[in-house]
Amino acid sequence: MQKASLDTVTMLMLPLRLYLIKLVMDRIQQWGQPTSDRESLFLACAGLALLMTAAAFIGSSSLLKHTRIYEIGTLLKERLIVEKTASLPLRAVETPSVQDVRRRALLYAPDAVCLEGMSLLIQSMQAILLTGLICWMGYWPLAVGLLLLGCGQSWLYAAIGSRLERTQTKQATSLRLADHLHQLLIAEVPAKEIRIFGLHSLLQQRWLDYSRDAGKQNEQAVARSERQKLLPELSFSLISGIAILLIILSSSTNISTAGDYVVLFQCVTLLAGAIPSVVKQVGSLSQMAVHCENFKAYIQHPDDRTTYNHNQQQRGNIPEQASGPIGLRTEQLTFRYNVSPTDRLAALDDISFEMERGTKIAIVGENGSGKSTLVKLLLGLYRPDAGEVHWLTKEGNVQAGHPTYRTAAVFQDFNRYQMRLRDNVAIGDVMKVTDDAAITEALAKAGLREWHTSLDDTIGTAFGRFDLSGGQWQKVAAARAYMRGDCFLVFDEPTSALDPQAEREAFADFLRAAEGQTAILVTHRLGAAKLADTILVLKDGRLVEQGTHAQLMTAHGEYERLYRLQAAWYV
Ligand SMILES: Nc1ncnc2c1ncn2[C@@H]1O[C@H](COP(=O)(O)OP(=O)(O)OP(=O)(O)O)[C@@H](O)[C@H]1O
Repeated sequence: MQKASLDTVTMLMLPLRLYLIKLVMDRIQQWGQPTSDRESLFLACAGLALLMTAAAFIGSSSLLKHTRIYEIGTLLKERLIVEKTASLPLRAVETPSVQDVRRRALLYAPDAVCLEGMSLLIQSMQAILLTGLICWMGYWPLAVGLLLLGCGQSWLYAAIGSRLERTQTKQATSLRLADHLHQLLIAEVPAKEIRIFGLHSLLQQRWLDYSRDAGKQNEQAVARSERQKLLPELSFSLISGIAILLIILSSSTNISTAGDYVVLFQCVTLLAGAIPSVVKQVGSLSQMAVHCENFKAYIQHPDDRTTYNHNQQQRGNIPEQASGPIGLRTEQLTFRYNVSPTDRLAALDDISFEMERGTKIAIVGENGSGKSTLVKLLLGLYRPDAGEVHWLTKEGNVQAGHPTYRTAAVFQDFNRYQMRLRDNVAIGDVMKVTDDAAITEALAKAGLREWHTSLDDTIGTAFGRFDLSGGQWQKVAAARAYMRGDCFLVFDEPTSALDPQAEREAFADFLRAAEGQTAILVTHRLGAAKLADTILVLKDGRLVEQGTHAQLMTAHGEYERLYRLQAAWYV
């Protein structure tokens, strides 16, 4: 950054500097002669000193300006990436290849492009100015030759730069795996299991293998590009050396004084220095251009046009209305996950059911039967591959996820916000962040009737003074959902971290809090499921049974099998 500003100053002052150098040299040549002009010699020396001081001063003051450019550029880029991520469909956010593009998009540095571009412009102008001066002094074949050689080299560097960057892009998978393993090795949560199972060396070895694999490919690409640069660089140095030698040996009509000679010499050496620096900047700009392409690819990734963007509600684009509970209707719902570029896994197949407004559904089934996936479709977080999910409202049927209707959910992997306890709960209804009574009531509904802290204490050891247990965190997540008031409520395995007493209370709380609301409970506890109005039984992504507990028990199907298995376990 400092270099770019110094380059500007140097370039702008170059003609004056060369003129003063010529003056100094000419006056020194005339020293002792009757025509010698000591006064102008001293003035020229003082001028040169002043120029150097000014260059240093301007260079350091513009450092501040460039730091500002850096801050603005980085923040702007990151803000755009954050906003884009918020507008992407949830599936895209979860897709590794999209995550890779985002990772590489973050390498894009608009401030560096701006400064490097500025510097390139200045250096190129300086090279053109120097070429002009050398031509004017009668050495045009030399100047034009150096310039042409520089252009050829720039083209080569640009090609090498972008090829190198593309090679690095291809290592995305190895780098992703290496990053994941590195995170496992250093993060707080995995540390326990890694120690207990003695996994450190194994994971470290794998991390090193993936890193080395990516590093090796990178190293090979860098070595190849350096080899490709070697010959042009050597020939340029050789030709510059010959050019300087030619100047020393030859003479021109335009060179009459020692000053002219020194100026010519300076011009050639400066040009020989400026051209490689232009060439390198062209190379690094073409690498940056690939980062820019990644950034563009991420920003242009199709937005969430098919589902409602849940952020719109928060941004206030769509006025929120209290519209009472919703019902649900799904028609031949099918959903597949992309497990590889060619393979898709059918997680849900041909699911059809209807649920009246204000009722409670329990979704049960073995692990991997598709419960969480179905919930995401019902909430409008995923769009089905085939079929439809409708919300049945007082105002008519709308597509799932419509932002006018409030939803609240407690997922298995709920968030732990390192904020005040008050904020953690009030996220459910930000308008009530100062309403202590409402927050305390939501916490009580979730089973947190006593806690040893103030609502204003930050929780999470990273920023606060204390942390909560897993079960307490889960209760805070439930309180957040209760804080939301009248809404479509979804609990996806909300009691996994609770003790049996707390679990019973949590189910009772859930039923009480969901009174009059439409609510879905995903659970493996069939004892809790039997309290729901309807139970949906999933098996291998298909809805195999639905009905009340009594109906399903008499049907002697999958539900009865699961129920008896659990009952036998508890006897
Ligand atoms: N992000 C994903 N990418 C690819 N496949 C997935 C993804 N999430 C889930 N699956 C697959 O989809 C199927 C259904 O998963 P889902 O999480 O919906 O099951 P579940 O019934 O909620 O399971 P559990 O009871 O264990 O929570 C599983 O076979 C799972 O492997």
